[in-house]
Amino acid sequence: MNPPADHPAIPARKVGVLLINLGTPDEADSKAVKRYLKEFLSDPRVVEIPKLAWQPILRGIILNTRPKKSAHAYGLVWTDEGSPLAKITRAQARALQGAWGPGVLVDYAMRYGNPAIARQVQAMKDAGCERILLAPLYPQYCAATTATANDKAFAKLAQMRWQPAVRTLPPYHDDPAYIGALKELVEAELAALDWEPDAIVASFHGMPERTLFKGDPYHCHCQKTARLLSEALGRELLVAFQSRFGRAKWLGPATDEVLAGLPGKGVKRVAIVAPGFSADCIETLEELAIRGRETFEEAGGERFAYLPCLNDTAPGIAMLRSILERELAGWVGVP
Ligand SMILES: C=CC1=C(C)c2cc3[nH]c(cc4nc(cc5[nH]c(cc1n2)c(C)c5CCC(=O)O)C(CCC(=O)O)=C4C)c(C)c3C=C
Ligand SMILES: [Fe+2]
Ligand SMILES: [Fe+2]
Repeated sequence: MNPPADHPAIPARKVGVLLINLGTPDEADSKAVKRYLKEFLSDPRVVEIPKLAWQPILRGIILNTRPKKSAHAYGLVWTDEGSPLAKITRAQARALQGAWGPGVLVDYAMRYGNPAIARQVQAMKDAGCERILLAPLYPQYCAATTATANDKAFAKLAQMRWQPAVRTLPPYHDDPAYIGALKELVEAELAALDWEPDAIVASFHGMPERTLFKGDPYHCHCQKTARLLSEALGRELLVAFQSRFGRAKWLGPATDEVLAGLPGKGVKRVAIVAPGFSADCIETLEELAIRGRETFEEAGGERFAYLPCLNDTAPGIAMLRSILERELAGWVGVP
């Protein structure tokens, strides 16, 4: 459609869409994992303990013990194309490339590790992007994930004399496109089983409980996602929080404790889904699909299914396209 004569078309300008996820080690060995954990766990948005108190614990204890354990866990799920998180995030960017024509470049970055956010923002600027949509792929907003990803991009922009214009993707925990895609995938995965689960657990990554009292909306966003998904599926979901870290009290109930308790309550067949992860990663493939299964079976469970994340599946990519497109309105010729 031609624009009205008194309202000329905006000249086409190059746009960058930067998908951002958490990050992952470059290799599944202790050295690479140590480098990654050092960067990750030194982020004051992640560990909110004063630097002078935290750094000696991190350097003196955690970085001398955890890398070996975590490297073993990464080794169990590593692929020919690197860690599952890196492989899937790359595939998501590839699947979206060209979705809005040649003027919109789609790429990805990691908050910790590679490819670094600063490098990718610079690459988009060098490629002629005058506008960038930063898209942290966390459905539920959390200062330790969404905010720190945006902070890192803004820190890069702060060094530029001529900045591109920037928008950020808001949380999408209650977006009908997201809930609809989860419903479609969960139903397809359940239909592929030759048994019916007695219960479905929705496991979200945990957070220290104090972040809730400090006003982080993460816990509420997780609960809302679970309620909407439960309504869409027409069945109950048990909400749990995984991946406890450190000594502070974390959000509960803990996924491992829920799984260990279910068989004793007569729930012998369980399916578990992780709606807060936009891509499968060590936390889902090792912690849930391997260790979660062991926990459940050792407690007397008989059937266990881990249902994969949206990843680069057709419903997952259609969902990303829809939520990104809304943020691109006015920047590119989307209807
Ligand atoms: C999806 C949201 C996530 C939140 C919220 C989150 C908070 C959070 N995480 C840690 C500590 C660790 N997380 C680790 C891995 C990891 N975490 C997320 C996502 C969230 N984290 C993802 C996607 C991954 C996977 C990375 C991968 O390479 O596959 C790890 C590393 C693995 C391990 O050693 O267990 C740690 C450590 C804290 C402390 C925290 C909140 C304050
Ligand atoms: Fe984490
Ligand atoms: Fe974990």
